[in-house]
Amino acid sequence: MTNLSPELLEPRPSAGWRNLAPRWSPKLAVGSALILTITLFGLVGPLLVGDPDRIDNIGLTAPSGGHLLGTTQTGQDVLAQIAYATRGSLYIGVLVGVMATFLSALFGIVGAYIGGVVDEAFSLFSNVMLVIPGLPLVIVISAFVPPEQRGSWTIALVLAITGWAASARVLRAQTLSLRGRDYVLAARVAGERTWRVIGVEILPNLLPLLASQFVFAVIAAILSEAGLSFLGLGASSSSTLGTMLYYAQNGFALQRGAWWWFVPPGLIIALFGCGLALVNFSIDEIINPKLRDLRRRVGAVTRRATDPAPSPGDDAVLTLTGLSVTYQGERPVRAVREVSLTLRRGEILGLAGESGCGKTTLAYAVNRLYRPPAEVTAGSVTFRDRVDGDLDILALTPEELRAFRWSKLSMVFQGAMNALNPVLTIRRQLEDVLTTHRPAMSRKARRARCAELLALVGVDPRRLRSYPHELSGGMRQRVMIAMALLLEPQVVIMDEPTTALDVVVQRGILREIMRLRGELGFAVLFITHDLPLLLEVADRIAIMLDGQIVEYGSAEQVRDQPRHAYTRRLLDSFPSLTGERGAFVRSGGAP
Ligand SMILES: Nc1ncnc2c1ncn2[C@@H]1O[C@H](COP(=O)(O)OP(=O)(O)OP(=O)(O)O)[C@@H](O)[C@H]1O
Repeated sequence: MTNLSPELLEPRPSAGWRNLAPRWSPKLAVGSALILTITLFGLVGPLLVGDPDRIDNIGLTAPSGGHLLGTTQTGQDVLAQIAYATRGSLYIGVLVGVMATFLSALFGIVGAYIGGVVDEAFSLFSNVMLVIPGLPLVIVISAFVPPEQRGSWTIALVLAITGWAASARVLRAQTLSLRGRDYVLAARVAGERTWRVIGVEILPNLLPLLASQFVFAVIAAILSEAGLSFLGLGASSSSTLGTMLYYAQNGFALQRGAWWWFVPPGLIIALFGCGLALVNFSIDEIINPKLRDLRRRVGAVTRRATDPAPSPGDDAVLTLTGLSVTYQGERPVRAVREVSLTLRRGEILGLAGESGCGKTTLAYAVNRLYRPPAEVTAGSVTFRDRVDGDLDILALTPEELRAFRWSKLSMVFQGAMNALNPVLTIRRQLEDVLTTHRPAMSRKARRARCAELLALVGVDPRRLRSYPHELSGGMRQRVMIAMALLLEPQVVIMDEPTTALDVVVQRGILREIMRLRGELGFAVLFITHDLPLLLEVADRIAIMLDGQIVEYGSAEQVRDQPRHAYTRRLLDSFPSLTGERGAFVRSGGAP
């Protein structure tokens, strides 16, 4: 293992939520000022003004020294009424915002993540709620509730029940898209529980959406409540800006030119909505680190020298026997057909084949990551653990599987550089794996381990504080490899780990993998469609065609004496290979 300087191993203060502070912008400043002023007015105003119901014998007087905003028809002070009404409207707005956001998150996010019948049921319910016209339903429900029971909570409940469905649809669509992202898949493979995957991987990515849904729920609630009150169906026991407008309308304020009675409440509603909308613009910047300036400049990546690979041992660590996987459906697809392979301890076994031949399906079956309609129809996958002996992977319980994955067998996904969660720092994502699998590990030890692994894959440990978008594709790929090695697994499945990278970066990473394999002794199932690459790095190679293994032997054998016509075709389809096997990857020279 690499020895790092104590300075690098020292835990650094977490950037935490301070990093989420938005950059000052006029929009944010104006929006916050409007919201704060109106909220403060609603909170403190009622303490400073007099009784809003006190009737003076000076009906409908214009603003003056005695009554700053004039009086109503019955001589009540408009300023005092507005202070109480603002508080009432804010109360209902926030109540509805919280309830509607909770309902939409429950039916949209949870349903979509769990999937299956739960999603169908939640989705059906949301659709039914969506097609019921909101305002008439609110009017009907409110009309049925007796006026004496029509308090703020009742009105808020009615508005929340009729106002969450559209947001739930949006959140569901977004969650369905996030659910399939590589970093969510990676978290699941790393053994994280459902609530944690939703809370840590999915929810932060939905925060801008949730925040804007909340903001719009508040605005819609204040407006709807004003509309209901205007119709005489609002909260009868409390005063709101809507009830003020209702009384102004009933008192013919407009016809009598008493603008001070209806303009101020209308203006407060408009300004509050405007403030919320302006803050909403800034929310995306607060949540999405990509939109923020790079505050930290970190040093260049340290690249490390390479060592030649060790020779593999003979003992099997992973054995696939007659494994078959089928995608069930009207026309079942037999993606993997009776595959038998042995991965020896410490070796690199290459699996090559054209796109669609079943390589990824095979890898997912070995990891038990496949989902319906995929089904293992035959065969077995046996893992020979150094400590526990033979484990039948296909028979592991969910709890055993959670403990097994990542600590004994980990995976670097296809396009792994996109498998990092964009809103969490590298440190947080690496530490999450340790928190899940090594709960007893101290914070300091966790941090030291993450720094150590990052250095081991050739990335400066100071990068722990970076967000994924601050790293190059090659560095992200190295981070994913570090993550796969954190728990010192005995097997690492690498599914096209370098496909998206340019040839020089690819070479650097492959050298790193081979060196690490030498240092740490794990075995690699290396999946790619790039046969020449496998000839460079693999000890043995299996060629897959149409779900079956058609060629299986040492790299030299496959290169020099290919037995199957498809292998010969594959070899012929690449430019002729010259030079010693491994020269490209193992030499430090230019490609
Ligand atoms: N969800 C699915 N439903 C039905 N068929 C599927 C599904 N996923 C994959 N297949 C089919 O299974 C076969 C194997 O796909 P797989 O993704 O394993 O191939 P691959 O060799 O990994 O391809 P690539 O190199 O392009 O990733 C393909 O014919 C594909 O169309």
